[in-house]
Amino acid sequence: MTATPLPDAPSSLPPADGDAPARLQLRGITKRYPGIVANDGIDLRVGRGQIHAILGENGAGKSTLMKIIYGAVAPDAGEVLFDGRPVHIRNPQQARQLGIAMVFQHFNLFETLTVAENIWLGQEWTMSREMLRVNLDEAGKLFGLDIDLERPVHTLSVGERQKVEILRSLVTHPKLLILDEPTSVLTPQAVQSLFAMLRRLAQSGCSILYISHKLHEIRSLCDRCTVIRQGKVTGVVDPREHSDASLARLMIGAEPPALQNRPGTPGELVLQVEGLSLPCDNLFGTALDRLHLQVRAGEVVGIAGISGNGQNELLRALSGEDTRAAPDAVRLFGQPAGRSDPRQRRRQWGLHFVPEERLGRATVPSMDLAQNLLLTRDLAIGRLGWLSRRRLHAKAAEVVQRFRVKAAGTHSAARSLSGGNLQKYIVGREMDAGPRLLILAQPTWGVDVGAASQIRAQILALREQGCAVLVISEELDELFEVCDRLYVMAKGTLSPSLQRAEASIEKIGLWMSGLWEGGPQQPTAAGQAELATMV
Ligand SMILES: Nc1ncnc2c1ncn2[C@@H]1O[C@H](COP(=O)(O)OP(=O)(O)OP(=O)(O)O)[C@@H](O)[C@H]1O
Repeated sequence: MTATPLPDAPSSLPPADGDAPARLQLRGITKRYPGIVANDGIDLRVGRGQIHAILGENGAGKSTLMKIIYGAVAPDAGEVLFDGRPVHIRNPQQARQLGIAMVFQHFNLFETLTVAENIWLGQEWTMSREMLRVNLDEAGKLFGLDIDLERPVHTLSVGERQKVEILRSLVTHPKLLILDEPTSVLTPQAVQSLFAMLRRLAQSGCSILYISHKLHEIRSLCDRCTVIRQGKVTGVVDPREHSDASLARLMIGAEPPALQNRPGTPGELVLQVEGLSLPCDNLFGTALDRLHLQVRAGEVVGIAGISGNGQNELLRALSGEDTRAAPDAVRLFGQPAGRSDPRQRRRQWGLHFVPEERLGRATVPSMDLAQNLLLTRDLAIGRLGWLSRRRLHAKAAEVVQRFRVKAAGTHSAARSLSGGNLQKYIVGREMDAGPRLLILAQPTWGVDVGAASQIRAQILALREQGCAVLVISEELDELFEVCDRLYVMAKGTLSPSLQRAEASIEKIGLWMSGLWEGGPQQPTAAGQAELATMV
């Protein structure tokens, strides 16, 4: 369908399931936080077996609405009906008793416990651990969510943790499953098996509320879509009948600007990784095996690959969180840096870093936005060690404004920000520091289409200013959009580098399985043909 201007008022699509009582109906849901109306009189109807998308820009109020349905947040006003009956869902336990399960955007897992123990702790009923294990094995296999139940959670990649969260809700056989951006860190193949599983689940009568910023996913999976902007419903549409442009207009009031990526001229060698090998420092990590990597000034280099193939270990060695590397294995501006800590790398060579975990690693959740600046910036600390709060808040306010972060103020705790807004703040904090080398892991994870295009434009602007940028991402489209060169990571090794013009989705897809010449996996003729049809 061509993009036509859409009215601001909600459209009135008839319910897909006729007069049958809806699985879930919301009337006039309102929730206020200091300085912000997160939900402003929201109406929503989800039919039985319907896969219903909730779409909206960062901070639009989607997660708040889902938390209200799940009983984790109490609304200030409004009514909730479940299977036609009015209900007051006071807490998540009550929601689960009704048959509502939720997979949150931020993981709720105990780091030191195993996968099985984490899932066990989330269950209400008295089921033996052995039974739970059998159920989990079955659910994991049925839905393609294979994962070792004995692994401690702290050893899992973000993608693997997300699988645990999904598995945990599936074993409860829910009537309504809420998924808040479940595919942000899943591979394309894992997304396809998740969708197949969700379709099967919907056919069995389970309704699904699906939050995502990925418009093509919503179009391929969902039969209804409610769009929210600034806490209000702006439309209820059939997403299959809408273009990206028309959905983006409903969501952010405009289409995101197209990126201008002109090839640059790379300058001096900024980061050089030479034969970096590191053994695992935990039982389930990935050992790094003779990595070679170069990033020059004025160049954006990407690392594609399925998370859990050594990206985390490489990032830790590059950022200085892991200083076990030989000094010469990581060189910054030609100098040995393998044993330097993050502070040294930041001060001496201008290395800034955006990790993929927003809460806990990139920010301290309970600290406010201004205080969180101090984690990587010492601009507000005077010569005698005094801290200027005024300067700190002024700088935080500048980042908030420049990167259009939606927050009540610089005194807001990091954890009170919506996921996408916190990501914009973290990326903004590091970009604003004037880095000479910026390393970003999953830079647009959970970020809406408008903000994602803003972050990518800022990456290109940094490159124009001569900054060397390394982007680690599972989103191939993103890498193709911003990178000059690409590597692929598989099984702790790195592929040779490819100019963007030489890279195709098919080739990168094969390389993601380690299938490059001399890579960790050598293709058989039959295997290569099969893989080629998968990508
Ligand atoms: N506990 C809280 N305290 C204060 N403000 C909050 C709290 N939770 C949410 N908010 C605010 O309410 C607004 C809506 O947040 P919400 O997380 O619902 O947005 P969202 O649409 O899910 O965004 P995203 O796509 O970025 O996840 C935001 O401005 C957020 O800062």
